[in-house]
Amino acid sequence: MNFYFQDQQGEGPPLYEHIYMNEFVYRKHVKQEEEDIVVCVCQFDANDPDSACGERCLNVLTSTECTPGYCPCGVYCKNQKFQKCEYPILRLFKTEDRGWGLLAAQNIEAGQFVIEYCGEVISWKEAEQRSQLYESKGLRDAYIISLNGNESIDATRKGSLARFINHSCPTARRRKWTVSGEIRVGIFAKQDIPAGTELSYDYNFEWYGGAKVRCLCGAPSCSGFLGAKSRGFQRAFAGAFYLWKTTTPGDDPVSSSYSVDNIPLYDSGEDDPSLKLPKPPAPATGTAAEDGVSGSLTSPMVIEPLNSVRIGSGDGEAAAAGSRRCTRRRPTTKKDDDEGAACLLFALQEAKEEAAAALEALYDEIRPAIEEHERDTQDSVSTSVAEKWIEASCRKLKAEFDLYAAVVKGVTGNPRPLRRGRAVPPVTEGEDNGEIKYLEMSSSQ
Ligand SMILES: C[S@@+](CC[C@H](N)C(=O)[O-])C[C@H]1O[C@@H](n2cnc3c(N)ncnc32)[C@H](O)[C@@H]1O
Repeated sequence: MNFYFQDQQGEGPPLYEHIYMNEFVYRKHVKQEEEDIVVCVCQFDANDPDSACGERCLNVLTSTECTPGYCPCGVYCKNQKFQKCEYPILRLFKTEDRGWGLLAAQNIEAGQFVIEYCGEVISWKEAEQRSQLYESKGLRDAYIISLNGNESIDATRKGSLARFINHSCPTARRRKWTVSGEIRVGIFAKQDIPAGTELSYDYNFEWYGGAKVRCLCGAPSCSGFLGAKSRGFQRAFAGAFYLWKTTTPGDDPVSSSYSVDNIPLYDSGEDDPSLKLPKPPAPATGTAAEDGVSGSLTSPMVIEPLNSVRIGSGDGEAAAAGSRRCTRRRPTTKKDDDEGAACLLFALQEAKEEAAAALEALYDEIRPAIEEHERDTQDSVSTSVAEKWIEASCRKLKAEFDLYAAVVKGVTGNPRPLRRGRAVPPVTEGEDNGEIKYLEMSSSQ
């Protein structure tokens, strides 16, 4: 479907094809095997609106959408927002100086899914070639974003309304979700967004549109250029080497009156102060590290045994795990224990997101070397960076492992272990039916 919008002067944004999900250009969409479909253990309860795949759903906790036909909540499942395009009403409008933008046409709640950033899924190499082509054709606006370690989404020719979201102090942020085996990029509200507010997010972390676009967001803390806080931009201007081939020969962007020295490096953790890495473990009991939650990235990492993940009970473990959502002090009842378990799950989920963000940030450092060698490997980085990379990868794996182990343990209040592809009925005590058993984890340590 092609869309053409008109402003009052009868002008519209360049014609593009409107699509509702990503299109795969150089490869096919993965075909998910039945055994790879992760099925949650939620049960729809008409009296509890959150029961059908709300915040406690293990798929939601792992940023994975439920698969229609497999979710035990059937039509009540609330965790298929990408697949069902459950977007609030949004309106395209013409800004004064930044081309077109996107408005919230209704109130949007903090954390709400706003829209998917759809486009053509292409390789990095293709993304680089295309961005050079677009630049050479004089295309003013850039629509390529990163999808994963090897691929990008190009919404220049085909995309959703998300392609019109401008860069500014963010009202929204990008998050990656797994849907039917593929990663998809969603825009989520960072805070409550009143109707009539322009949507924006911070482009700085990943910027593919050239280093010379002067930012017109008007924020007092504005960094001057789009992408100016990215490491690539700073390196390019410091003269070390280019991250993106953004400047044309003869151009001297540094002669601009803008000083790049003063730009703080962008840290995705800045988006949400509550998502800072937990402090390094204190020697006292019940610290974040003892609970299996990652500590400081710069401290040596200790991979702890699974039984160090304490589940379900124990004073203050949730608070010690750094959860911002739970402040319970002394669990005494089963309900309290369930709450404690939920707190721990949230904390583990946060630790997993932290670790993923840290790894992504590190990848940003490594990317120039990879691109220079036109290879999707990390062979060409220095040993120290490689070590950091391994450490961050291990930390991410460990955080994922801890979270999934906690889920398998059954801390969601429905202690049925999961098998790939289906939920397993509860195992009766003493019964050995050859099925998967709960992992043995010490709950007191
Ligand atoms: C993803 S598009 C956003 C939609 C775009 N305004 C349009 O009309 O299609 C990104 C482009 O919008 C413009 N843009 C976005 N945010 C901006 C900002 N804060 N200051 C200046 N230009 C901006 C730049 O041209 C950038 O390449």
